[in-house]
Amino acid sequence: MPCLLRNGEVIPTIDDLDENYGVKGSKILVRIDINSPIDPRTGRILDDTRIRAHAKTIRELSERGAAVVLISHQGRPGEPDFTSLEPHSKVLSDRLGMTVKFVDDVIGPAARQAIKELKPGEILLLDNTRLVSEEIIEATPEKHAGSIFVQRLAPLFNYYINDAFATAHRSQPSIVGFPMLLPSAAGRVLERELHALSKLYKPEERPRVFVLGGGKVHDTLRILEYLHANRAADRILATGLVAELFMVAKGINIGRKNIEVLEAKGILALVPRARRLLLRGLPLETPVDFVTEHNGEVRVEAVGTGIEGVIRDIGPQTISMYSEMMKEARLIVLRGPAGVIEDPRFRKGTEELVKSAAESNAYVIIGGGHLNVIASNLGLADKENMHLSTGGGALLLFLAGEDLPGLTALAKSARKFFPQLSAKHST
Ligand SMILES: Nc1ncnc2c1ncn2[C@@H]1O[C@H](COP(=O)(O)OP(=O)(O)O)[C@@H](O)[C@H]1O
Ligand SMILES: O=C(OP(=O)(O)O)[C@H](O)COP(=O)(O)O
Repeated sequence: MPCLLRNGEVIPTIDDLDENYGVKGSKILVRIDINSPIDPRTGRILDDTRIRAHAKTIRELSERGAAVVLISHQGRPGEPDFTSLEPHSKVLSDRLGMTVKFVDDVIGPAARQAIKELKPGEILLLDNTRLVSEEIIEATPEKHAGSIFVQRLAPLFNYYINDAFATAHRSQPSIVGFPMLLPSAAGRVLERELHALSKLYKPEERPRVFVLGGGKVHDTLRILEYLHANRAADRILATGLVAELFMVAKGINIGRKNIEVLEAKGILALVPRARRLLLRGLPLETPVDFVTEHNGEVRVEAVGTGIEGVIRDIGPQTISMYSEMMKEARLIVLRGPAGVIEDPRFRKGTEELVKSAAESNAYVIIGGGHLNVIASNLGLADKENMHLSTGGGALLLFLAGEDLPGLTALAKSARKFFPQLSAKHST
């Protein structure tokens, strides 16, 4: 059964691909998202959730007799978590119980040779896709189909599978270019996400409360603009650096040290956009107290005359206020931690908000790498009213009603390579 998008378009699954084209003996390029939190000091992978999530797709393709070549990004160039995928290949081998070969190349001769030599059933991971400069350019599928990245690799494959739901909001070559040239399908992670979201996400379920935090403030602001334009959120509870931005936009004094943090991260430049959203009536709440760090000392500071320490987490009053506000929701979406959860002293705010959401009567969708770890550690992974999504930004844009380029490209590919399937479901 293929995946159906909101607009009635069809995305084939692995079963459709096998039925129509035959997977045995083929060579398949699989785009996964194993972008994981990395300890900047040691380079160690701190959480393997995304790596484990893709195991099913990879094992299944290998067992069906395909030679499986995996591609993924890790971090963004210039950031401390922009690393090679070699450690990921070891973790993946371990979680799969199968050998995953690795080559420290993406489109060069070493990668192409390794791909050519790969035998049915074998698995190969290429290096970080963002080592190729074209990969950070956003362009149309047609343009990316002509990129050097896609032109070098596509002729070596029979099929393309996209299993990277968490990167489906990026219009980058590894996401949108290959489906234009190869018969393509959704992997099991993408299939599960689309299935769960279509079941869980009923537009009439209101009020909808979005709890948004974390560090990707540029992305979150863009998402808030979509959420607001599409009237997709009834209440937004801001935490993390997102909250700090909006507090500045509201004219609240967050203290010199925190302003410096925002400045260093290029977040202050976003204040006018945040202010515009507030003026247009964005229903966004900000914290009333914080846990801060001041000269090595941890304390709770109320918002008011100015905050002395560096903000690390939301405070107890904010936890109660936000938890109360979640009680009336029919759908709660959480994305991005409320504080610097890498340090256990600043994990409470995030944990308490996740717990309050889980105890509510709402459907709860948890997105993004960091919150997935928290929810899993709290034993909430299999809770009935909860969906743990591998996506963060992709999930929110999907929920805001936006078309995700990765999904659009797969649907477009289906019209070309699976015309019967598309025709059957459009009638
Ligand atoms: N107040 C804060 N100050 C600095 N960093 C923060 C703050 N709150 C959250 N963060 C950071 O945000 C990061 C996670 O953000 P993000 O990547 O957007 O989340 P996700 O991976 O879940 O989508 C974490 O590394 C965390 O330390
Ligand atoms: O971690 C990701 O997104 P997320 O933080 O929104 O969950 C994806 O791997 C996408 O990465 P990107 O936001 O650097 O394109």
